[in-house]
Amino acid sequence: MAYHQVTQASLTPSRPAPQAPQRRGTDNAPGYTSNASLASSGYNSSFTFTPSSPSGSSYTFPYSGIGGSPNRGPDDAVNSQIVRSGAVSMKEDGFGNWLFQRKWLVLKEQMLSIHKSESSPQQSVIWLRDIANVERIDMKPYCLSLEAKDRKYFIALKSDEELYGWLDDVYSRSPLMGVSNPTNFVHKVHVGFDPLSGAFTGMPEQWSKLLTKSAITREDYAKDPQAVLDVLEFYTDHQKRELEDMSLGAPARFNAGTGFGGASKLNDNGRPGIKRQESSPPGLGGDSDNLPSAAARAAELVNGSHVASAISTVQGPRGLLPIPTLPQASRAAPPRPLISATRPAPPAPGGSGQSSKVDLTPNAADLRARTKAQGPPASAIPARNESLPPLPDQQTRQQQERQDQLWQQEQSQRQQEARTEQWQIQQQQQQQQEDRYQQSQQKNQDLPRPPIAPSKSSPATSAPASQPASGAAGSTTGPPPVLPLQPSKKVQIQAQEKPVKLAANGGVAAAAAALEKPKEKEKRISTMTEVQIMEKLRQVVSDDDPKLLYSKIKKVGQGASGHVYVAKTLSTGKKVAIKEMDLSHQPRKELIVNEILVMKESQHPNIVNFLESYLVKNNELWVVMEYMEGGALTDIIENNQLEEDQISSICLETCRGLGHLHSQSIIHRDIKSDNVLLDAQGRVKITDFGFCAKLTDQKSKRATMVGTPYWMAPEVVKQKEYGAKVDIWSLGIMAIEMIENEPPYLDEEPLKALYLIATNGTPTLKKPEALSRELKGFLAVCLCVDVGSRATANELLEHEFLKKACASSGLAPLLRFKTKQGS
Ligand SMILES: Nc1ncnc2c1ncn2[C@@H]1O[C@H](COP(=O)(O)OP(=O)(O)OP(=O)(O)O)[C@@H](O)[C@H]1O
Repeated sequence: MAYHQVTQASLTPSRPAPQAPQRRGTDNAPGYTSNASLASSGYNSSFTFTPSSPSGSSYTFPYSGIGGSPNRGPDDAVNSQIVRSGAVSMKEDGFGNWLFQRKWLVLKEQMLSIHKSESSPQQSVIWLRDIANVERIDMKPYCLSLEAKDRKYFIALKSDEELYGWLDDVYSRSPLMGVSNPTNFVHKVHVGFDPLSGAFTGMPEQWSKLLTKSAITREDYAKDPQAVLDVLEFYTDHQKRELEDMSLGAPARFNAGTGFGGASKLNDNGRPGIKRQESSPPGLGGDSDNLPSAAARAAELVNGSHVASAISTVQGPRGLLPIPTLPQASRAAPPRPLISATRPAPPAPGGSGQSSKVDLTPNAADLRARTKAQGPPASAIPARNESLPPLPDQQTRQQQERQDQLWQQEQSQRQQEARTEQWQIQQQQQQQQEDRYQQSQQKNQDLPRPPIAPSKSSPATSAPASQPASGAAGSTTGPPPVLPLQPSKKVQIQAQEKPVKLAANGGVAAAAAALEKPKEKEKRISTMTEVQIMEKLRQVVSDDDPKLLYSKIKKVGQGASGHVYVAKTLSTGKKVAIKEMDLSHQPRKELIVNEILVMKESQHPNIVNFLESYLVKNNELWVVMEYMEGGALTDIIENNQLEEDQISSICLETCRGLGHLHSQSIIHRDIKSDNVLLDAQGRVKITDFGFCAKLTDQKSKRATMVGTPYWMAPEVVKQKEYGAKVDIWSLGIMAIEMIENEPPYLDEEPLKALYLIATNGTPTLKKPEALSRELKGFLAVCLCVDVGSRATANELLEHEFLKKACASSGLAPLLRFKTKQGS
């Protein structure tokens, strides 16, 4: 059986090619038929390969447009043959070269000649042997940059097809290019699964590597091969997006740079933060198909080892999934997720005794149509694939892989060192700023000194203990730096719960068929310019000077996009929270604008309400909100064992907030304990609208992967279209956090965790016997894989479990730990 998968810019190897690649539509490897499909949009230099037999033995992945020039004759002969020619707009990099000029470009086997027009003689020549790089950039919609010796050219074309035609043709004839550079390709591959050998066929190399290193077993492959492919695609996409975000924060090569910014995403308690990105929201300009050059650079990184090194040090499991840098079996101690390392593990309410994984047993009324049988408990899944003898077709690959690994480790280490250095510089700068702020605060106001943000000045201590090892062979050498993460915000406006018809979960054929349909992926890069976004922002913010209206008291939080302070409103004395963001460090300002818009529009007792926003000195954004003294639910969970009536109350209040958002057609998409705050009276409110999506009649479902993996609904992990009920699933996971202290699968190796979310269905509880029937029933209707059967927020509000809710005053005791901590 063959599965159609598309992966972006992820299949180009970052090492010398083991074999000459094949050109489109020619020289097909035995066993493959090339459909040579050039997709019409995006980064599509695409290929469709279909294994002609289910045999897993002929693993050859033909790289599109890479290396391997066609036969060349003597120079004169080859240079008389025109490979490609056409009108382009072109300019040379450098001072004074402002304008693109119309040129006629002629590509021959060894040279590119530039003419004023089709009929004019050549003006100059670029020898292909001198070309060090050719890549797509975002200077113009269809633009290439071409680096030759000490010159750089920019070539603007009319369409993707033209662009990739030139890119491929130049690339494949430029001997300096090797095989490691091309980016922005989409390769469509048909991956097959051979039930006899139990192996995938035609799998991209990067995926093979990830899979080999993951804890997903051969039994897992056999049980649900499509789910394995889904999570691999999800995982690599996810990592790629993260890298794009990182790159967007880096100085852009051709545009006004945004600076390498963004606060390191460590929360104040030292937890790694959590962010991911999103698509360009409506109302803020259209999307573009063009990833910026920074994204292209990021895509270059998405090649096995680079990612392994870069990402594994980014965040712990409460954030994005770390790439498994090492086979788990070879780790002395598997990278323990930070949250489970930092949280004590109190017993389940009223429960004691042995932990046992038992399926939730909802009552029949609750479980209206649970359609999918449960997968086996994680513990029942056999040992990982590395312990199995290699299949014959894998043996030669494994040899090659060992060599690759050495090369990759070297690369990873180099990259790691560069990032560590960059990170340290950034941290020092931040610390200096912080110190300056504190000094001035102390001098100018007779206010308590704000606490120094813990762990910011020391990467060694700030990096979570649970972060996976990095460096050579995954050894824990040196401080794993926390990469500067970008706020990756997202908002889209409007919606209504519309149940989404999904391919039957676990039905390989149905899922494969679904994959055959081109999925509408949300596009991410806004075409709005920096100037347009700032204009939009100015329309949204108040003109007043916030420094005359508020007086900051102390810092109470640290997010990816900035610091959060508690401040006093000078006119009323009322406390507010102010989130202060340095816009020069925000690569996706449009997403922040949208967060503000959604917050403004969504006032509700269970939403952390927006009060005002201000632009200070043109690059500092202050967002003033209600102050929630109790802080995040995560901290409350860490410091208390919640009773069922308290869990009920928190779920009830969150559900009311969700009901309000959903009634406005807004999906929150990142519900978890970190994004639920309590005030001193025990009132519960949802915050962080960075990833909200507003559904419209035209777009009643979303497909973008958004959220934090462990809280994500299966349909998100499986990259299906989804609606507001993803928030209900996440609410169920948050309820499990309140019961068990952490979300399911937090201890699992990341890819395996995704696989389990995709295939296990409703997660199992550690001590179901300790929970009431009502609570289990509640979980069952939240954590229903079948979206149609999953409850809506309004249905949940009627659930018997929520009738057990204590009053908000009953939650106030949960905040006592804060007094003890002196906060
Ligand atoms: N309104 C508020 N009242 C009190 N504390 C708050 C408030 N908003 C945020 N905080 C505190 O500040 C921390 C960081 O909040 P922030 O919203 O910046 O975090 P984030 O969502 O993780 O990051 P970002 O939104 O920048 O991606 C929170 O964990 C919380 O402890």
